Formats: sequence, C-alpha cells, structure tokens
Amino acid sequence: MATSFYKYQGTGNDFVMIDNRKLTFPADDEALVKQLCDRRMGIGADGLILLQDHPDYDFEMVYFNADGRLGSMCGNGARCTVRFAKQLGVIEDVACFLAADGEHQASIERDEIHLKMNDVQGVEKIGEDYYLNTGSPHYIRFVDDVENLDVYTEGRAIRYNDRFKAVGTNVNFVQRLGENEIFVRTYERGVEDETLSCGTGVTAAALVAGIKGMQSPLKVKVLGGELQVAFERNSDGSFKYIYLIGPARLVFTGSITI
Ligand SMILES: N[C@H](CCC[C@H](N)C(=O)O)C(=O)O
Repeated sequence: MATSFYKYQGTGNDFVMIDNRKLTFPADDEALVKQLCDRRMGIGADGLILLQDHPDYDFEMVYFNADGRLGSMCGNGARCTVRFAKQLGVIEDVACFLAADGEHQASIERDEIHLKMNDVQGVEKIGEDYYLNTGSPHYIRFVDDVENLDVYTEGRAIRYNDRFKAVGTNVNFVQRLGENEIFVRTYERGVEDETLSCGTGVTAAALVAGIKGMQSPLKVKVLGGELQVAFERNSDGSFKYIYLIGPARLVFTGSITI
C-alpha cells in the first residue's frame, strides 16, 4: 500500500511523520520503523512519529526512536507534530495533545512553536553531574569546552555504564556561554549517536542551568540552530511553567510502499 510521509526537522533533529488517523501503519513493526529511519536503507531520520486521533485531545503523537522502539517524550518531534497537525488541518494555531508523558499544550507563533513541557519534580545529583526526566531521561554534565568534546565517546561511556546500560539515558554536555545562554550537545539514546539537537535534553540542560543560578528564559545553542527555554522554579526545587520554544519545518514529502 502506498503511504505518504512527511519529513520534518526541528533545529536539525529530523523525523519521518505519518498521518495515521486511519490506523493503517503497522506500528508494532520495529524492523520497518528502523529501516525507514536508516539514512542509507530508508528515508533517514532520528525518529518516526505517527499523528493519530484521540477522543479527548486534538491529536495523539506516537514517537519511535530510530532503532524502531517506541520512545518516550520527544521535544523537537512534538514541535514538528504540531506543525504537521496544522498542515493537515487538524488544528489552527493552538493545540492540546497527548504524548508518551501525558498532555501538552502548544501554540504556533510565526516561525516558532511554543511547547509546554510537563512539570519536573526530582533532580538527582550524581557527583558534579545531574540526572532528571523531562519526558525522557537526561544526564547533564557541564563542561568548559563543549565544541571540542568527543560527544560520541564520552556520551557512550555514560549511556552504557552500570547504572544506565539496561534502560539507557540521553547524555547532554552543556557549556555556559553568557549570562542567559548555554550551548548543548547531546548523545541520544535510541539513535545511539550524537544528534544535532534534542528538545527534552535542551530543556533538562536549561533547568540544571537554573539550579546553577542562571535565570529564565535561556537561549540555547545547539549544532542545528537555536532554541529557548523558559521555566519557573518552586521553593522546593521543582520546576513548573516549562516551555520549549523553537522552529519546526517541513523538509520534503514522499511516498513509500509498505
Ligand atoms: N530527540 C528527542 C528526544 C528523544 C528521546 C529519546 N532519544 C529517548 O529518550 O530515548 C527530543 O527532541 O526531545
């Protein structure tokens, strides 16, 4: 059967998007999802996202990592899904949708998608580093020179250490660039490589920057562009009103036979 797909990217984190409102995509076919995401054997992407109907929401976003496995929350993918929903006529400029970690609100403001992230309760300190969940699990390490870091090797060492090897973690290296600006590079679980940007990772990095005394909103430089994160910190150390803001663009469309 011929199935249309749409290729989107959000700050260089790229996704195959499929309108699955008719539920024709074989979502349990791990090998197919992996092949479609493969940059030589398929379309090529960091993940695949299905947009589906949901009785209580504008739509539901179902996200798979490039390895074919059902993933957790994806911040860049969510912004792309909001843009895709608008393209399909499912929403106008605001959305309330369901993702792996629950409900999210979003709005489209010119080039940018403002995405509300779920509140974050616990931030664990591991030595000088931090570990928290912003819809996906993120390990955060602040470094002095992120540009010249071997993110693949250093990221893998943490991702496959005894604590994380079973379920995995994303690993983010963060450098403070100025009063309100950080630079984040991410080794992504499920892709098992560095990606050009990771939305939940950038969010986690910004919250840790908040713990270290930096003020919201923060500008976040990534290899694939620039994002912004806004948040409020409660007196008990938890976070609320967390927003991830940035672009999401359609790159090309095509058709596959499945
Ligand atoms: N790139 C995604 C994160 C995907 C998370 C996934 N790699 C995992 O935790 O398994 C983002 O923009 O938030």
